[in-house]
Amino acid sequence: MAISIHPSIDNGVKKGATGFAGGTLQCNCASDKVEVKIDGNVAHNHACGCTKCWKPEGAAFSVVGVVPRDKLSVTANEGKLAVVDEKATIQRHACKDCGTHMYGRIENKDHPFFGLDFIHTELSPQQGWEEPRFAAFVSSIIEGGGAKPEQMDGVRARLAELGLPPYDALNPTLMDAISTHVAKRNGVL
Ligand SMILES: N[C@@H](CCC(=O)N[C@@H](CSCO)C(=O)NCC(=O)O)C(=O)O
Ligand SMILES: [Zn+2]
Ligand SMILES: [Zn+2]
Repeated sequence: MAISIHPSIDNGVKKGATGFAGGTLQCNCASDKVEVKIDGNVAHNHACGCTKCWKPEGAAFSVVGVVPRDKLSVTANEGKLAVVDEKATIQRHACKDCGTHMYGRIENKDHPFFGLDFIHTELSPQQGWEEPRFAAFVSSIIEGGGAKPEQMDGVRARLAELGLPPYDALNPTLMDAISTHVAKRNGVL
């Protein structure tokens, strides 16, 4: 059987709606759901194969994007949230009951992506979020047991077919943004 990339895109990537203004994210608990409000659309949405990003059961990739941290607020059951790994660059706030990652926050002010929170738009009942546009950390799915090395040609071909160019780190736009930040810090730009 072919590897599931992610249930929200296995049947094709549906384009987001122009002018989409945001919505809510809800955890997977049956009741007393954690709810997060996002004032605006997601950016840099992508499939991520890394071992740290939250993914639904059976999926090889997560789908994750960013929003400015001041556009995100927890609107219900915040007490159910806990940070998964305090040492990680991205502090992933997950529901203690269902395990769903509600948002990931970078607290290091020197990090190139400081000011951005990571979210999973599949947790939203609203339609129209900007669709994922590339795949990151593709080789990392081997680390998490999501694929055998010999399956990777097929995985990359499938991602390309879905319109998600596969990269083994982030895409060139984000890698250039990281290096630009470092160059400025180093005083060479
Ligand atoms: N091979 C590792 C890679 C993990 C990794 O570096 N993940 C990236 C991307 S997450 C969203 O795109 C990252 O920035 N991680 C920082 C963090 O997770 O705190 C693996 O698979 O574990
Ligand atoms: Zn929950
Ligand atoms: Zn990731």
